[in-house]
Amino acid sequence: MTASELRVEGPVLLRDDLDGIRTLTLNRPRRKNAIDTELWGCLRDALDDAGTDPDVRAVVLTGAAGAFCSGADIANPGVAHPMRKMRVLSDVALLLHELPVPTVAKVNGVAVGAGWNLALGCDLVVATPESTFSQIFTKRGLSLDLGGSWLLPKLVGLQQAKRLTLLAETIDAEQAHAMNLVTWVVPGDEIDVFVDELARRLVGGPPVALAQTKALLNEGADRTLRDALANEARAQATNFATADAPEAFAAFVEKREPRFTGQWTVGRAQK
Ligand SMILES: CCCCCCCCCCCCC[C@H](O)CC(=O)SCCNC(=O)CCNC(=O)[C@H](O)C(C)(C)COP(=O)(O)OP(=O)(O)OC[C@H]1O[C@@H](n2cnc3c(N)ncnc32)[C@H](O)[C@@H]1OP(=O)(O)O
Repeated sequence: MTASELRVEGPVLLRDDLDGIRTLTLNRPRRKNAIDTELWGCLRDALDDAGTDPDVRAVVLTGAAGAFCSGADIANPGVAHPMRKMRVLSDVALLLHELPVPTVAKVNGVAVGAGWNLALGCDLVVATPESTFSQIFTKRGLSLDLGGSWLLPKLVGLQQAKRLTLLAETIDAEQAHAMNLVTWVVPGDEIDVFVDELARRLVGGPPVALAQTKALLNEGADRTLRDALANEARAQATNFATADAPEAFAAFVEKREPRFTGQWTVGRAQK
């Protein structure tokens, strides 16, 4: 694992790389990290890059200065070419959902509108108790987007999804945790260490098997059992084409920790 300590000071998106963990920080603190046209583009490009960089084994998404993200920048909505902009949102939602590495949203404050759905698009969500969440769209004359209409009903059920969106209620982290919309609630002075340790556990796992697991679960809910079983069989065959499964079995017998590399053993180029 390379310990690259690269920090890219972007105008609206900061990138830190350390030991296979890529942290992307939405960096418009004076606007509660609202996403303007420039940041939508930066986020899309950063997610695309993270998905193709073999050194990236986990992605952490967070916001600067005590906010996660307040959704689209409605002070400068850039209403021109709405469908072109909506295509960028779709790119961001799909890239995040289909990223072949685990993703963690570190919610350190407000997460509303597209900002909340950005967090929900991550595999795991860690939030401070002070974080607040709202599907605020209808308060702005809009309906939900960034994949929220697909994600929310899966996470909380159709009726609760309608409650959150039709009423645009604000809930806190504990309420979101009770609704399976936050994975862990962690005190603000502990969340950085918690997320770092979580990301290191994910980075230490078998990269191909983690990618297969993520894809199986993302697709599984919409598949018949028969199709899901076929997908699982294909995934296991892929996992057995790497050195990781034999290494894990040998480590168990030898009573030691496995060392996962994701290296292919039967003629397939790694990602
Ligand atoms: C919305 C675009 C319409 C155009 C449609 C056609 C184009 C289509 C392509 C784009 C589509 C994007 C779709 C997107 O998914 C839509 C959404 O995300 S809708 C939700 C938009 N977001 C909001 O409505 C949230 C607005 N903000 C708030 O409600 C509150 O700020 C807060 C987040 C609850 C936090 O409250 P406070 O803690 O009290 O903080 P302040 O309110 O004082 O904010 C501090 C400072 O930041 C500014 N600010 C906050 N949020 C935004 C924001 N989203 N956009 C712009 N600016 C924001 C706020 O104005 C304050 O600034 P100051 O007054 O200090 O100058």
